[in-house]
Amino acid sequence: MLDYAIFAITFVVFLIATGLYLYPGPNKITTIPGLEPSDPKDGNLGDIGRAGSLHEFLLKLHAEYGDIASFWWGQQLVVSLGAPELWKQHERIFDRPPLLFKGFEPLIGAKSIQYANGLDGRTRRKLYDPSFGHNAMKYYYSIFQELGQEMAQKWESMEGDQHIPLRAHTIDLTMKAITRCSFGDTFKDEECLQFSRNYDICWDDINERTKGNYPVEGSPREKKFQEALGRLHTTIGRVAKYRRENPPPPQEQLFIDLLIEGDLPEEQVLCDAMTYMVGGFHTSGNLLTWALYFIATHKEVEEKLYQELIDVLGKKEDVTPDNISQLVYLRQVLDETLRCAVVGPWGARYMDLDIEIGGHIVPAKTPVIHAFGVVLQDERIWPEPNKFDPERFDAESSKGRHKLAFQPFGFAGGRKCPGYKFSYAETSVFLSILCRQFKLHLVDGQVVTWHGIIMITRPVDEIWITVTKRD
Ligand code: HEM
Repeated sequence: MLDYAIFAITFVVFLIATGLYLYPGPNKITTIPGLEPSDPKDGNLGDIGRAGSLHEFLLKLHAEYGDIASFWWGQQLVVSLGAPELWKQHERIFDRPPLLFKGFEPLIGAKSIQYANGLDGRTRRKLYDPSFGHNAMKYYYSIFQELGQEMAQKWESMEGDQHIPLRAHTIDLTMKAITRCSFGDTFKDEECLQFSRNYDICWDDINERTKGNYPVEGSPREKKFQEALGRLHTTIGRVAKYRRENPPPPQEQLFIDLLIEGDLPEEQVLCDAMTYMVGGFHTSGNLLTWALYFIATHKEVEEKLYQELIDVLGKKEDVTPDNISQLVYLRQVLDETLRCAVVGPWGARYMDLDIEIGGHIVPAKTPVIHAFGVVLQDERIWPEPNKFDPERFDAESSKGRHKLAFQPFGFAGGRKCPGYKFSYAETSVFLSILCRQFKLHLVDGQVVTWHGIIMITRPVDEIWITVTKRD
């Protein structure tokens, strides 16, 4: 009897030990090196807040744990891939893990394309993509030209000692560009300024939330956020209503008309209009800010760019879809700006199946980050990564570089940023106008720093410049 009891106890202990071995704690579900959760509920979210942004956190994570590394987003394991070789298996993956983008939901809404996966996401992309495709772009160049000239006139009136708030001006310019091209004249210029102010209120609040600082329900802060959001929605709603009631002829259809024509639920129209609006001006505005900042602070780049613009366009010719590809150095300046300033620092995907990446199993449904910013600053690919050097992108220097090493607009599953052609075209037109007419100077005494706030890297404080007119 005693023998039997000893056997039974030993057997039960063995079973428990085997169970523990096979099902280790929630933080042992992977062999991928990485951080243990700092907090049982929040995982490493506090560490991300302390690092300043997810991008800055990822830089440290990969420096410590290597090209594939893991951490905890609350109680969810997340894997980050910080080398282009590791992205290959995701080249055909479309679905995005909603969890990592949840922080934007109060701004862009739960029905935004940002959260649409599978057939729904693909159908929407098919419907919307033509408004940023090759044919639609041809029509936008004249709008960019007109807006760029307006800005040049404004700068001319401020020439000399007047300090120009660079970021405020570039954000205004890119906001006008996306609204005119996607929503038409119904979106008035004065509304752009209002929209920008309300947007800043919402964005700053969302930034606080990503650090774990949520507004108390009914508090003045929450009220301020909701009121600003309400004003953004009212503006978009008004434009959508007007276009619905006054449909343009088919050849003049814009993005907003495709949304309306798609017979989509009202809420989806509002969410996707907000998403494209936000995606369209904040990113390009910061790209333009950084490009002008780098040009102002690198005189040899400024002169080389000016020379190319004069050689290709002379003093008066416009940039068009036919001649833009001749502006090779201008493109190098933009690409090096995207690399150095890391305008869009990361993307993400997930899969329904386990997958092996870099010799490790990534469990099904695990959010996987594409750490674009980590790769764009990897000194194995880009020696002296903090140096602004557009020559890195000339044909000779680009030879042999991994094809995924430079992906500031994403690369996976046919879900690359829909606005990448738009961004290159508008910033090329604006730079071609401003850099042919002016020399730029950074106002002395400024320390310019950047912040990877949530998803978009922008200067912490305004950047002030002065301009002098060229002959
Ligand atoms: C410098 C400019 C820009 C950068 C760096 C940038 C970067 C990105 C990145 C990295 C993604 C994620 C792609 C992925 O998941 O693989 C994205 C998505 C997106 N971008 Fe951009 N973007 C820029 C400009 C624009 C513009 C001008 C628009 C508007 C036309 C836009 C609208 C969007 C939208 C709507 C999405 C989500 C698309 C979807 O869910 O399928 N972006 N962008």
